[in-house]
Amino acid sequence: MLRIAVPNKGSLSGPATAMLHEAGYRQRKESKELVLVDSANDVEFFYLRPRDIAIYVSSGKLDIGITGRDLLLDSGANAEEILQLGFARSTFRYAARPGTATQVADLGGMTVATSYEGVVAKHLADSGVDASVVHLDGAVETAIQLGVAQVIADVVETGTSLRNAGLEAFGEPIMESEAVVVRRTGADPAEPKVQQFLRRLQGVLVARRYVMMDYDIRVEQVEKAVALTPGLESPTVSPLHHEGWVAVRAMVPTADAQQIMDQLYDLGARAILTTGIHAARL
Ligand SMILES: Nc1ncnc2c1ncn2[C@@H]1O[C@H](COP(=O)(O)OP(=O)(O)OP(=O)(O)O)[C@@H](O)[C@H]1O
Ligand SMILES: O=P(O)(O)OC[C@H]1O[C@H](OP(=O)(O)OP(=O)(O)O)[C@H](O)[C@@H]1O
Ligand SMILES: [Mg+2]
Repeated sequence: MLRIAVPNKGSLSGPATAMLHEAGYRQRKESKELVLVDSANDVEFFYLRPRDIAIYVSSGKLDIGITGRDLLLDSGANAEEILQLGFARSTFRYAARPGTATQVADLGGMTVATSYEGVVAKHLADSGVDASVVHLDGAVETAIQLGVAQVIADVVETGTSLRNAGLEAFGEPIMESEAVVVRRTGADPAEPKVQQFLRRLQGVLVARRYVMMDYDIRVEQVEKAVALTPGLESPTVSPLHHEGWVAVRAMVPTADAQQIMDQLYDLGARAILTTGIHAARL
């Protein structure tokens, strides 16, 4: 049975559970459930703190986990990301009151508050900067107002938390993060159960990122139309009963669908339809 770690709290928890549910796995109904067996799919889910997940996976007690890239790196665990999941996207940055610093090189002798001590200590050391790091569990933006540090290093998404605290990000971002699937470094990548799990999640990503597009077009214009909708491999082109016309079917990125429909219409395509993809295996 495949043993999988799922975040039980925070920004990762809801989207991770939703993605697993979309991939056809049973998920817990209430947040007090810590372990759930999905016997139909031969999988056992462990709901754990996001910060601990890479550690469980690196120990080999669990086969696979979903966590954030920033948390994986901060843990220093012997685990690697094997699939990017596209949610909980964030940037990890230094921030301070305006005028404090413009780059990491300015931080010598200062104190940096963060929940990601591993990442920050390494970044300072790699940058050759001698600064102190103080670990706080959360709400680190307030550490400056309360005089615990001059600088923070934290997750930034919209920047609202920084603005509300009167802080500004500075310097190059330390890293970009998103939710990832992690596995113990060196574990067999061809393990069939793991491959099947990854294919299911990839299927959800495809279903979310693409729509199916159908349209009718005159034969003379089909090459131009197909250039707009090349599909993943190649679009399906079928003859219509009405001579001189063909029907085309191709997957297109959801984000571009409306623009492509306009361009197809201008080429003379008609009956242009998009439909959602419910699930996929590529
Ligand atoms: N506001 C946010 N937007 C996008 N991603 C975020 C945000 N806050 C945290 N993350 C990401 O979510 C992951 C989990 O972080 P964390 O466990 O701290 O979640 P949280 O939402 O901050 O919950 P908690 O209430 O436990 O602090 C990290 O990879 C982090 O980069
Ligand atoms: O740029 P923003 O959109 O404002 O998002 C970033 C904020 O979100 C997270 O905080 P969270 O709410 O998880 O609280 P925490 O600091 O206690 O973890 C993160 O630690 C930042 O504070
Ligand atoms: Mg947080």
